[in-house]
Order: sequence, then C-alpha cells, then structure tokens
Amino acid sequence: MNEEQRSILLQSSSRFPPPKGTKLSYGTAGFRADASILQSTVFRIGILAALRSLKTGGAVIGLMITASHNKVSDNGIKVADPSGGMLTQDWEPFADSIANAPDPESLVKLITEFAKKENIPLDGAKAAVLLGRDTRPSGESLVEAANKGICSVVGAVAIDMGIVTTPELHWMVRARNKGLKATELHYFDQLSTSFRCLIDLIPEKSGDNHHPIGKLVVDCSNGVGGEKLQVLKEKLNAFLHLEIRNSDVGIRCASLDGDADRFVYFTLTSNGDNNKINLVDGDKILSLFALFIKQQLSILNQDVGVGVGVVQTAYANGASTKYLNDLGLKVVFTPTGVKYLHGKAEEYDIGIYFEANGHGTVLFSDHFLSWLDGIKNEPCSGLEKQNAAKRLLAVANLMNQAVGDALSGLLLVEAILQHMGWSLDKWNQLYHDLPSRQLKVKVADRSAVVTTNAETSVEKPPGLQEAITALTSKYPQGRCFVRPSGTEDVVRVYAEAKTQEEADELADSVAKIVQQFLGSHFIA
Ligand SMILES: CC(=O)N[C@H]1[C@@H](OP(=O)(O)O)O[C@H](CO)[C@@H](O)[C@@H]1O
Ligand SMILES: [Mg+2]
Repeated sequence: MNEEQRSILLQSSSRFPPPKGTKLSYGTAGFRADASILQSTVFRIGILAALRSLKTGGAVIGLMITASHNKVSDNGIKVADPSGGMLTQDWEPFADSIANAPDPESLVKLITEFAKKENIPLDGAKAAVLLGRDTRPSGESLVEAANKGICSVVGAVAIDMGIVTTPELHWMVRARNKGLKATELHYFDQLSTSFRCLIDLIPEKSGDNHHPIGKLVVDCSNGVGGEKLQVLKEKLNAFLHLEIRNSDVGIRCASLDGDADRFVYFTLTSNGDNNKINLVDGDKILSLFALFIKQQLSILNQDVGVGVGVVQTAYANGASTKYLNDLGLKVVFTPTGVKYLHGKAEEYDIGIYFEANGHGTVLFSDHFLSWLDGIKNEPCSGLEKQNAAKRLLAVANLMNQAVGDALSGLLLVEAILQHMGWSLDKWNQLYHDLPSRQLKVKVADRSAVVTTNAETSVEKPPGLQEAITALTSKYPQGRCFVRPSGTEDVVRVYAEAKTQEEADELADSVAKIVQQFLGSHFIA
C-alpha cells in the first residue's frame, strides 16, 4: 500500500470509531445490530467491498443495508459477490476482523496484510460497488458511511441504487457483471414479461384450471416490498388481481419480510371469535414449484430424479421432505442460511431451494437453458414439448438467479396456481405438516454451541447431544435439534413430533437442557 492510500484510510477511518464493548460477527446474513452502533461497521465493510471488487478484476460488488425481519431500530449490512450470490465465505473472517479492529492503525494494518496475502492491487485500479437500502430510517446515514468506506479505497466508486429490495440489488449486481441490462426498470420488465408468458401458456381447460382463482392480498410488513410490488401490480393488472396492504388481511394472502427476500402464504379462517392462521410456508412453496417442474420435465421425457436437486435445511418439516422424496426428487440438506443453500443448488441442472421461512429460488444451469432453448426453437419437438420448454425458460427468467426474491417467487406461485386452477386450500393439501415447535433460549455465550451434520447434531458442549437424543427418542416421529442463531443473540430449539403437545413438550424439555448446559433463562 502506498503512502497516499495509507493516509486516506487512516484519516477517513478516524471519523468512524467502532462501538466500545461490542463484538460483531458476520452471521447468517451479514452484520446485524442496533442501527446506532453500525456506522463504523458499515464504513469498514464499504472498504471490504471495494477490495473485493479489486480482487475480482473490477467486477461490480453489491452492498445492501438492511436488517430484513428484525425490528425497525436494527439495521445491517451484507455483501453480494460478482455472481449476485453472497460474499464468498473465505472472506468472512476478514470481515469479522476489520469490523472489530479497535483503532485506525490496526484497521490499516489488517487491510495491508490481507491485500498482500490475497494479491489485491492497491495501485488505483478501478473498482465499483452498488449500494442499496431498505426503508428503515437509519438507512440513509448508513449508506453515507458505506459510501465513505468505498471511496477511501483509491480508484473505487460507489453507485447508489437508493431504496431497493435485497433481491433487486443482487439481481442488478449479477446482471451488470454479465453485461446485461441492469436497471430497476429492466428487473420489473423481466419479471412481468415472464409471468405473462407463463399465463399465456396455460393450456385451455386442462385439469380444473378454468376456475378463476380470485384475488391475492399481500401483506408487505411495512417494508420495501410494498412500494415495489405496487409497480408490478400496475404492469400486471390484467393478469393478476392484487391488493397490497401492510396488516390485517383476510382471504388468500401472502406476506413479505422487511427487505422482500422472503415470503409465505396464508389464509385466515374464523371459528366464532377465534381467527386461525393457516400458514403455507417455504416448504410448501418449494413443493409446488417442484411439482410443476416435474410435470414440465415429464412432458419433455426427462426423469426428475436426474439433474434436479432440492435443497432444504433441518427446519424443513419432515412431511415436506417425505413428499419431495415420494415425487422422486433428490433432497439434500445444508446448514441454515441462503449462502449454503444457494451454493448447493448451483450444482444441479435445476436446483430448487427454500428455507421453511420462505427464502428460496429456482436455479438453472446454462447448459440446461441452452438445451431448453434448442427444444423451444425446434418445430420437430412438437408443440407440447416446445411449450413445456417455454414454460421452464419463463420460470428461469422469472425467478431471481442471484438470490431468493419474494416478488418473483410470489409471481411464480400465482402463475402455477392459475395453471393448475388450484385454490390455496387445494395447494395446502399437498401434504400435512408434522406438528412442530421452535423456541429461543437466551444464553451467556451462544458460540459455546458448535454443531455438525447440517446443524442436526451438537458437537460442543460435550454431552448435550446425548441428552437431546435421549429425550427425542421418547417421542414417536420425534426430531429435535439446537443451533446458535446467526442473526440474534439466542440458541434456537426446533422440535417435531406426532402431536402438537408432544412437539411442545419435547421443545420445552430440550430448552431446559440447553439452559442447564449453558446457564441462562429462556424466552418463547
Ligand atoms: C430459523 C430461521 O428461520 N432462521 C433464519 C435466520 O437465521 P438464524 O441464523 O436462525 O438467526 O435469519 C436468516 C437470515 O434472514 C435466515 O436465512 C434463517 O432461515
Ligand atoms: Mg429478509
């Protein structure tokens, strides 16, 4: 590092002192904390993003300021790699160490050493970082801090995309690096065009699809998804009856999280004074997508067991895994967090991944897309096959290939429901969830829990797994695991059993065991 670069970094970082007494770590989805303590972290991750751009030959890197579903006073930052996926995990330890460097001198030392080790050119080469944020009030000043971090690397520029959903930012990063059109307008055009294509390809009166499926009400959690969905609604009015709200919804409903990278469906049924929510979660969204894709592949004479991979985490309801296996699909498991699921799904011709909480997408390999293109353009394939290929190509265009995206996922659900002529109830009957319970346990140090085997088994502290296994074996169809959260300061407990009472009991008793091993009080 030359003297000029060194003195710019020293000077600018002295304006962003780190919070005292807080150790930050790059968790399941980047850094998250109370927004008031994040200025220095965001500034420093701005530097990291610029370095990542330099390391990747000047490719565009994404920086998203959001804390997704966390409370409004929290905020966070995550980095998108040139592919539009999450930051490579090799760089996470560097993110942790610079976020926690106590002063400008030690920060610059860490950067110098890292740049040397990684052969990062610090000679004024060009670097670019796309910045985005959700609607949290703290976002604006955090974007400013990130901007300062980026610009303190000589040769780096920040491009502010303003308020966007997380998946939009990832989509834009991927598109720019592929030399494709990459504005928000192009994003909306791609989604609405491929959705309309799927609707146009619905065979007339096949199955029971002549039933109108009625309107969809979307709860946008007062997040960024609301204003973006409004744009799509205007483009799709003739094809989709959408009503956008922030709370208190009835009938067939969908709900987005704060940065619109997750969604679930639900209905409300009222029983006297009691309203019951019937949740249609990520597992069922995944199952609907898998079923539709299987149908199209069978029109194309392709076996779903070859080349298609379904990726779930331990939180997937056991009944969904059974359903997917019964469909003949290959199901694999990874630890919690999109970075793991996405990476695994990329290994297949068609990789479908979803977390139970509604984060996921469908990925297509380039090789498979060209095969589909060939069928689409070859009249000898026959109209039925050509249409199946067109549908799958439309799915590939609709579904965000960089990251899970609530807006594109929601449109695919709507297109498939219209295609099948299904109500939400009919969809919900695909299989019946096993009763489950999730609890959070507040402990002194959650990093004392170390897991293995896609988080289904505890390695440390010794003895804890044996105790969990002994408790679980008392329940028919019992399944239980614990893991430290990567986004909250808690240990999470998940239990599944044949009845709700048993799932509750198992979760409670395991939460108590966790308390005994780690010393704490537990919260629901
Ligand atoms: C059980 C659960 O829902 N965990 C969520 C949550 O991670 P934790 O590491 O469990 O806090 O937030 C992640 C980021 O949004 C999401 O990917 C993940 O699925
Ligand atoms: Mg989110």
